[in-house]
Amino acid sequence: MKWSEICIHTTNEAIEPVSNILHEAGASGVVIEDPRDMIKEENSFGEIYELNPEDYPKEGVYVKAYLQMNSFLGETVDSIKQSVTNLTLYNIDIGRNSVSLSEIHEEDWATAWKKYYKPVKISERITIIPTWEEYEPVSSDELIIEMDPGMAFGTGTHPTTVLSMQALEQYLKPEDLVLDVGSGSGILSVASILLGAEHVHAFDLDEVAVKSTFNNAELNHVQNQITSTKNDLLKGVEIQPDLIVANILAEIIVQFVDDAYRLLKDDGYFITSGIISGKKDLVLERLKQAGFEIVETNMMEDWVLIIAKK
Ligand SMILES: C[S@@+](CC[C@H](N)C(=O)[O-])C[C@H]1O[C@@H](n2cnc3c(N)ncnc32)[C@H](O)[C@@H]1O
Repeated sequence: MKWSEICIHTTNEAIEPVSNILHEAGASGVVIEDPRDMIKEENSFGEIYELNPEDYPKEGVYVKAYLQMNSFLGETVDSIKQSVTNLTLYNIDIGRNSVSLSEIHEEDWATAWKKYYKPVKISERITIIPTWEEYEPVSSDELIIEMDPGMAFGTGTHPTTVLSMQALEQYLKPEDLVLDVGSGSGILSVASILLGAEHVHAFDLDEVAVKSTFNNAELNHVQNQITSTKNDLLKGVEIQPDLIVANILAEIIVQFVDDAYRLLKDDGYFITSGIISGKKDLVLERLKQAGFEIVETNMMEDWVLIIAKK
């Protein structure tokens, strides 16, 4: 999984609303580059260093964030641009409003994003903490997921992942057998086990994701309950689960709705996320056609999650 840096050239006045828009779009952290900060600074080792003037605009500020380069990126960037432009409706001066995207190289990545990935409470019970952070649980029934997503999708902050975890919290029953289709970092697999599932079979087409799911299962001491395998959707799978969760794009979900229906036990749930709002009806129709009953749909920003029952 590659990462992309989005840089928005805007005004001081717009820093906060633009940062909010980036957070809501799933960015784990936002960096502000304001030329007024360009004085000599002292780092934690007491060394004085000078910030590079080339990193700063002559007027206004750069607001930067990191976004995962996945199949959602185009839609995410379009929706960020639209939301920033809409700030003018509230009489906020957005200045030049130029938006640029650049790829982050793997070697710069580890240091760049570790600075901005912080513990985040995702749902009623689940909090995700990056593996390098110290964290004290706030309550005794809080479930902590330690994550080192590496280059795989799934820091837990993307709206589609948040919606999926909230649905798992609501619909997963103790001792369920779960299939996680498109497991990425394995975050939904780990969440399923912590929520009481007996075993999760995680599948992904990308080798990096298969490894990342395995590593994160180990990190959370649930490796005996998660099997991570390279597989194209549910092709060739013959396991009969109580619940299937899949956070992939609408166009991909519709390809394996029939397999999901055939494999699920009676009354089993199919939780599908990663559906951009314009494609909601496409997935709903396909699910109904396969025989599913639609139990609930939830939305966060432009993303939709559907819970269907066999
Ligand atoms: C949006 S990510 C979701 C990751 C994680 N489950 C989450 O919710 O954060 C979608 C994942 O689906 C995987 N994927 C895409 N097409 C696939 C396919 N045909 N079969 C299996 N996995 C696939 C991608 O490699 C990616 O890791």
